[in-house]
Amino acid sequence: MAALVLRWKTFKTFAASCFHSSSTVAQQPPLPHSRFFPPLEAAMLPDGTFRGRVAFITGGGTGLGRAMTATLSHLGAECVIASRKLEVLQQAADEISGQTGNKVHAVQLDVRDPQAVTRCVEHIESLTGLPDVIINNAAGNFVCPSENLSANAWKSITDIVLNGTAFVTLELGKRLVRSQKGAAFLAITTIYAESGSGFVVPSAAAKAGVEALYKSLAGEWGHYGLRFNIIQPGPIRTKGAFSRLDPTGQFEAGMLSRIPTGRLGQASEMANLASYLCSDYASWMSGAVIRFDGGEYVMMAGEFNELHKVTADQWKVMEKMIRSTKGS
Ligand SMILES: CCC/C=C/C=C/C(=O)SCCNC(=O)CCNC(=O)[C@H](O)C(C)(C)COP(=O)(O)OP(=O)(O)OC[C@H]1O[C@@H](n2cnc3c(N)ncnc32)[C@H](O)[C@@H]1OP(=O)(O)O
Ligand SMILES: NC(=O)C1=CN([C@@H]2O[C@H](COP(=O)(O)OP(=O)(O)OC[C@H]3O[C@@H](n4cnc5c(N)ncnc54)[C@H](OP(=O)(O)O)[C@@H]3O)[C@@H](O)[C@H]2O)C=CC1
Repeated sequence: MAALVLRWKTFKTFAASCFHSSSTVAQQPPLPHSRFFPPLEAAMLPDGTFRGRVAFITGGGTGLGRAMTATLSHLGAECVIASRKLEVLQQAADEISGQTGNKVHAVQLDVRDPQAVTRCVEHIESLTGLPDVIINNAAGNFVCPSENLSANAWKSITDIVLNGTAFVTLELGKRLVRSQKGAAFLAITTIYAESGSGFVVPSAAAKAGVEALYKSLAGEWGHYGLRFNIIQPGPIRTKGAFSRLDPTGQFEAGMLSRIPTGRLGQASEMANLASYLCSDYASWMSGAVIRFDGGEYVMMAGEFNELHKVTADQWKVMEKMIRSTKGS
């Protein structure tokens, strides 16, 4: 009976948390040792680094895409942002351009539709000319047991992430090659593109495909003046990601405990790394895969990392046991 009551209470707590929108779910405070790793929010590259350059960012109206657009615009780029929701894009474009004084264009685009990608690229060419920087950031994702995935759910995620990135990259890449113009491409994947992960299987498969695409093109198209790099972010709080990956907020504490730097990443930190990779300061970088996760990946991978939970007294006992072992 007591077990039944406990299960009911646990379910009630879980269910109550489910009715909060992502913005009202309590955020976990960073761990105390994160004081050693304060995020520096300001743009790190010199003013004007992207003056005279055009940057195209998919999914540039929200979350990490918006932060990258804001930093590139601050550094002098003329930006074009594209995604499905024109109103959201236009508001972001107006706000960023109002702050930086540089043009930000909003273009409606569903990256899953190759004809729409062609039309969008034609539009960009007439608006700004071919871009110098292309960031494939648009994505779709949700946590779901794989046995509950429909064919359309699989298609929806893989079409946005893998096919969308391929359509944008090929359409712009072919035109850049024909025009003999160099450019820096960047794809945003995730740490589990490498390891795989249950419960986000279409995203893991598609992001791994994006990495193979970018590494392959880094080799094939380098001599045309095109560079291809990849950032694999760990958890960075955005509404788009956290509302679909941790809708109740119950997994955030676990994430924090796995991150050696004791805090989530900040969108502005990502934006600094992205702008470095797309700038001439990184002109010798191509085919690189940069993990940007506060150390979470290696913490999860290391067989014995759980031992950080062992107390000093427990260590004394364990050491005694180990030292007293003789022979094999
Ligand atoms: C923490 C560290 C690692 C983090 C990694 C993060 C990676 C990320 O990518 S975070 C980015 C998250 N942002 C987004 O996902 C933004 C865009 N997302 C969306 O627009 C939607 O979530 C969606 C991807 C579903 C696409 O929307 P669309 O309107 O095109 O699709 P729907 O018609 O709604 O759905 C298509 C099929 O998917 C099924 N489906 C949708 N949600 C779920 C769900 N939660 N569980 C199971 N299935 C789902 C839906 O039922 C449709 O299938 P069917 O019913 O068979 O037609
Ligand atoms: N935040 C995090 O912790 C992590 C994020 N990432 C990656 O970072 C990137 C940004 O994610 P984040 O900012 O968190 O989440 P968001 O949900 O804010 O960003 C996703 C963007 O993709 C756009 N998008 C989705 N579907 C399409 C489509 N069919 N065509 C065009 N645009 C589309 C959305 O705009 P719209 O709805 O208007 O189409 C939105 O702007 C993604 O690649 C994600 O996988 C990786 C690891 C961790």
